[in-house]
Amino acid sequence: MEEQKKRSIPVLPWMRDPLDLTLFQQIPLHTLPSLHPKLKLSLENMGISNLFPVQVAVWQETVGPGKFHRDLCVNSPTGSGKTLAYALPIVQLLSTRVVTCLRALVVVPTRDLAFQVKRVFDAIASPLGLRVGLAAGQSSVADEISELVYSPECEFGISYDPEEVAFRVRRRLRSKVDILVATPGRLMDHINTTKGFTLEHLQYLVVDETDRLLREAYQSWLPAVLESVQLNEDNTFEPSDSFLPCSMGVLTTRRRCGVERGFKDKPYPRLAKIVLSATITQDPGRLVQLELHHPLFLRAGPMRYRLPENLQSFKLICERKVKPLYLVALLKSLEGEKCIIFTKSVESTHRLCKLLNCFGDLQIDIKEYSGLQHQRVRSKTLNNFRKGEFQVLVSSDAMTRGMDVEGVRNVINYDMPKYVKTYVHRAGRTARAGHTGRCFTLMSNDEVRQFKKLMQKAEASSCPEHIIQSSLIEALHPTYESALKKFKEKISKARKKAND
Ligand SMILES: Nc1ncnc2c1ncn2[C@@H]1O[C@H](COP(=O)(O)OP(=O)(O)OP(=O)(O)O)[C@@H](O)[C@H]1O
Repeated sequence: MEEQKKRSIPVLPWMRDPLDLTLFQQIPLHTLPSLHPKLKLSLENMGISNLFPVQVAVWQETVGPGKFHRDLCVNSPTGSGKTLAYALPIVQLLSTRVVTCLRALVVVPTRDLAFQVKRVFDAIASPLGLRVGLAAGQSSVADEISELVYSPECEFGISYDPEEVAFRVRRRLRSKVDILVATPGRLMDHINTTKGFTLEHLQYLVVDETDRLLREAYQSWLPAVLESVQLNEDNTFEPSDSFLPCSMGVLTTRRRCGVERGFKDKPYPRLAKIVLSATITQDPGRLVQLELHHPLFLRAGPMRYRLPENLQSFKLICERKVKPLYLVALLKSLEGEKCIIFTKSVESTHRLCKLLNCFGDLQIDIKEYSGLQHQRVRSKTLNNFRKGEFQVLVSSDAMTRGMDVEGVRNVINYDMPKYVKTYVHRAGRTARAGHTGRCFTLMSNDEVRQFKKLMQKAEASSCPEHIIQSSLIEALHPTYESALKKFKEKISKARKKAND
């Protein structure tokens, strides 16, 4: 019956025949055919000497023999290196451009993730003279605009020569960046209101964390992007072109050709796309919005959800009312290792962080990261966590998608995730790039069955119980009681202050 139900879920035909990423091996940089020497050097400066399997596969389908004839849909585990998998080919393919225009757009769901992706592009694109922009609301709209498009005020002196004015108007529309990393909200602001911001030269579109971005439509950013690009699809791109401007200074963008499979039709210009996630949606209704061209599905193994190879998962069973006590005992046993604790909501994150900070003798610096905070505070906290200024971050699910913090050895699910996708993204903050990591999930006895089911979906064959010595729990009881008292006092003081 269950099997029948599974089979009846409609899947798009191209998803039934994926290219298996587990068949690809890591390869040393020097064996990668046609890798630009400056790109190789940048990667070496980043401490990278091999390409990960997903990076090899995407390279082959874009720069390599596949020549980007098909759009790519990549489903690869957290921490497997998806960012460089798309950044490398895009930078290599744009390395021959002569004039700066906005040719590649990368859309990500959150601002902190946008910063992170931009840093990766900066490291590899700048040595090739490519400029990377950020549209994620990191600064005022005016400052952001001045970073993205040439300002007419700077370029316009008084001129009465109509030809010169026309030339300047065209120049005015030029972008300052070749590659833009954007969140949907700010992207829409620029599409709708920024003079001179245009997607007419766009050749590559990347949608990172695709399932999240498709689920939350964000003012219909996707149709808006596709529409702005389609308006100008009047030329075709051949890989040998070197993006020369025509003599009058008007830029014509030559896009890649698309031909419908099985039809001897005229080729048509298209925007080449890469969409990615560790938990890609299979919902045809959602995927169809991406208007993928003859898509190639790249997936790591047969299962829809896959956890990092070097991740160990544990369950920690305890009664609900003593969960904080078990958490403190666990933190103590981790001896100051870098750790992220996930809760079910922004309110729980705030409360838990406050409570943990009432444990006077814990001697672990603990900070909060949640959607309740101002973005500036959040980004600062994240930076300090990256620098190792404190060891434990309590977070809501704002942190789950894509964030890469070096040295996180443990993830703790203080509240058990409801969905396997959430487990995959939370747990995936550790055991990244081949490193080892552990994920502990606290649960009560009545949640054990539900957790088992969830783990089966993630192909996790074993999830042993993590036992905390009862003597440790008993020893912590008095501290817990006084922490609780302190916490309640703090809360009532805060309430009183708010009512005054
Ligand atoms: N070839 C490589 N060699 C060594 N480290 C690498 C390589 N490629 C990427 N990394 C590192 O691996 C880590 C994870 O990469 P990345 O953030 O791109 O993963 P991801 O697959 O996008 O994960 P998520 O699904 O969580 O977003 C980063 O710290 C990155 O610097």
